Amino acid sequence: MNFSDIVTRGLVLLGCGKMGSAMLQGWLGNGLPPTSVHVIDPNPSDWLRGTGVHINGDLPAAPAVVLLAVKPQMMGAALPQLAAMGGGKTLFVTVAAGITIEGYEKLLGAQTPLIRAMPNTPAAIGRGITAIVGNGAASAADLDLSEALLRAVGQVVRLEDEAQMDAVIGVSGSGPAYVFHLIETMAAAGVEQGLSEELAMQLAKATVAGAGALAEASDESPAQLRVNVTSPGGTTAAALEVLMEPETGFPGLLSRAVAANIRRNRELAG
Ligand SMILES: NC(=O)C1=CN([C@@H]2O[C@H](COP(=O)(O)OP(=O)(O)OC[C@H]3O[C@@H](n4cnc5c(N)ncnc54)[C@H](OP(=O)(O)O)[C@@H]3O)[C@@H](O)[C@H]2O)C=CC1
Ligand SMILES: O=C(O)[C@@H]1CCC=N1
Repeated sequence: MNFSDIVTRGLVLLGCGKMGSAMLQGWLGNGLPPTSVHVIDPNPSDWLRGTGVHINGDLPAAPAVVLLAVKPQMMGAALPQLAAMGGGKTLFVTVAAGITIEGYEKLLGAQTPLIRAMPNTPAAIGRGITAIVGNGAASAADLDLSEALLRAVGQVVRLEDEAQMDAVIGVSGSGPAYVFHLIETMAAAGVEQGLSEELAMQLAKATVAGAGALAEASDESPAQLRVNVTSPGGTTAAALEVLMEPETGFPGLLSRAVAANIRRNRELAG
């Protein structure tokens, strides 16, 4: 990863909570010197204090990158202090849900290069996936730099159109929460059928992790992998009859969940 511009001019990270610290950990692990990073956060964690980055100090006037990782509800209060860095010299990258490119441009100006990105929490172990899309002022080099920064925590995909971002948040941005809930509910169903909590949780976690790894590694589609588990007239078929019911099963459930996610995302956009 070529971080030379960031090493020379610095990177400002606004907000170092779950996503900010996952990304910071990835950058430092990929060789970005901590002295290049300037974090703004009201309550720095012990981990953050131990990294050697600058915390809540003076900022470079024109850093290479400003990365915005505060909650969308905090953006209006937190971003204006950095607005003077807008205008063209500094690339802004935001991971916040909801707020659109147009929303940022109102404050920073349309001439400010801006990348909207949506990572997810498996970034904390380098297994995230992030979708990115740039504004009109973002150059190919800006997209490349953003991709390099986010590749430090997993895969990166580029969107053709910002309008796709709502669905991305609904599927992969928030998706880990759906999968964690699947693990919780699979384990609870096991406990209901007589397993100990510990054993049920071990079975559920290993099953979801193993199935995910197989889906990623296999040449077969998830649909075929499902068929491979399902003996005709067997036990899996009986369970899938419940889970694949169009309205009450996974299809209707996930469709309604993703639609609710998108509605909330649009509310956050204001
Ligand atoms: N969590 C997720 O799965 C994902 C989150 N995102 C996006 O990432 C962003 C951050 O989310 P997440 O990391 O989960 O949230 P967190 O609450 O964990 O992190 C936000 C951080 O910003 C700090 N903060 C609050 N106010 C300010 C301020 N004025 N200036 C600087 N820092 C401030 C918070 O401090 P304190 O806690 O003390 O208030 C906290 O450390 C959100 O916009 C979210 O939409 C995107 C993809 C996935
Ligand atoms: O729940 C949220 O709003 C954020 C965005 C994607 C994941 N978490």
